[in-house]
Amino acid sequence: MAEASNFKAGFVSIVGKPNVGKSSLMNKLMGENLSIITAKAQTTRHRIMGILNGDDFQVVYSDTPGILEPKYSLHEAMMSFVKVSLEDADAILLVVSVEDAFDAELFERFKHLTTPILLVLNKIDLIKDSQVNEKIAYWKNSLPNLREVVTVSAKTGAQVDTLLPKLLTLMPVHPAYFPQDEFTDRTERFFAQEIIREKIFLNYEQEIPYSTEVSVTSFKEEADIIRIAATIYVERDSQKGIIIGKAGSSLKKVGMEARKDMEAFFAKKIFLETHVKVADNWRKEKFKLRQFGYLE
Ligand SMILES: Nc1nc2c(ncn2[C@@H]2O[C@H](COP(=O)(O)OP(=O)(O)OP(=O)(O)O)[C@@H](O)[C@H]2O)c(=O)[nH]1
Repeated sequence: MAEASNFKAGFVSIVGKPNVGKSSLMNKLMGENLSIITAKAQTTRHRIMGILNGDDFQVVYSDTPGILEPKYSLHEAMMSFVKVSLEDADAILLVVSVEDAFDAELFERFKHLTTPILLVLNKIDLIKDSQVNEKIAYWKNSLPNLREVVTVSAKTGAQVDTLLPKLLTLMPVHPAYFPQDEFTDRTERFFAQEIIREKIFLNYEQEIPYSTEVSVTSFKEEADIIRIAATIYVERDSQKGIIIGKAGSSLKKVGMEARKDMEAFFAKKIFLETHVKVADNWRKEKFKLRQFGYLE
């Protein structure tokens, strides 16, 4: 153990537009699948902390929802999570994809921040090695307060390990914020919900994933099994039928896929029971957002 006086601890906010690979990056930095990942934008709805503990450091990463123009109350809540995470941050990982062009509106939000910013140029597996320097040059002057452009592939993991040493130079000397055997601020129920939500994003198209919320109503751990009951909420009655599918086939598939991932995540046998209910217009109604944990 290092001397307490050398111990470093701090918060690192992972931010960027939807679908650039923030959750993939957080998972690689943590070596754990804490955040759900799908090819659809706006998968992440909450700020999710991943706590990386070392002998002489604790880095608290925050995966955040993709930055967008809010269209309804859920979006507003999502953007407030991004804002709070930026306020807390000792360092910011601003993630862009190699496929993106400079977005003046997005970068305007970061221009005046005093917190050190590393621009993480992600998805380098999609371009040739010979194009990398050109891309770095393109992004190098995108912000006056940018420390560095770091290239990674959050999908393959390439060069992700270059980030931690750079971040540690930016972390203040500070005692640990969380007990050192904890790796997230989220509960087991939350991860069960997120795993079901991921399967809904993967199995349904168009508005269905965005209209869906999952709530774990019961989580009972026994000696050799965890019994989980979850309710899947949709916004309209017609969506209920789509979620359930012909003779229950779609819901059964979601349940089976979720159970398999939960068994890997919790390292235990899982019994999963799902119900589908309608919560009219939940994305726009403050009291429902509060009930689902999006508002204080
Ligand atoms: N080729 C490639 N794909 C990637 C990489 N990183 C992420 N992806 C893919 O990009 C998509 C979005 O990844 P996420 O990690 O969910 O992105 P996000 O920024 O958290 O997305 P939101 O939740 O919408 O904010 C998924 O299909 C990932 O597999 C990468 O380095 N290379």
